[in-house]
Amino acid sequence: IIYFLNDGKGSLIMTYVIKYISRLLSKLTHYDFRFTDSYLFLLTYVGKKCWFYSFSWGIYLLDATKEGNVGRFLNHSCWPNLFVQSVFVETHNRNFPLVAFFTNRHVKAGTELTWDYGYEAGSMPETEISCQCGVQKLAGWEVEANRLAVDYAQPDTGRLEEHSRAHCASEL
Ligand SMILES: C[S@@+](CC[C@H](N)C(=O)[O-])C[C@H]1O[C@@H](n2cnc3c(N)ncnc32)[C@H](O)[C@@H]1O
Repeated sequence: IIYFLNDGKGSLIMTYVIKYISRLLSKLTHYDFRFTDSYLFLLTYVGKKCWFYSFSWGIYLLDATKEGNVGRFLNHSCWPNLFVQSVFVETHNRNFPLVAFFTNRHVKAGTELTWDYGYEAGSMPETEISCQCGVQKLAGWEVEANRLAVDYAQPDTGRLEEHSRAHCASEL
């Protein structure tokens, strides 16, 4: 576990877990990792923000179900204060990164750390879990929130909506 005491934007907060498992999922043609109610993290590179996979090759997952560090308890938020970055230390094989979480803005002490699972509610009825993060997702608001780099201790949907309406009118 790597913790940086400086809580400014861009600080490395933690790596997820260091146990790799390899699963051959060739018998499955589709698999949805978004809300499996578990602690799996996909390592195999399959493209940007693609959470519903079609494949016939082996993939690599981090499985933090039974062991892992506190990173496995990070919840999803539609307005997260962390982003995930693959870090390559011992190998440059894209299947085996260290999964590191960095802050995307200044985070006040006591604020829950969250990241974006990439979940789209309703897209997989049989695994649907309604998001409880409390942030109302508006078109363009993420872009605007990042651009403004506003320091919200907690998501303030009223202000986000206001900013979205003022600055992202064409996107709404
Ligand atoms: C990696 S675990 C996160 C830690 C988990 N909350 C715990 O207490 O152990 C992922 C699971 O947490 C729940 N979860 C995380 N973020 C959520 C959110 N925004 N809304 C609803 N459930 C969420 C889902 O059940 C999900 O499968």
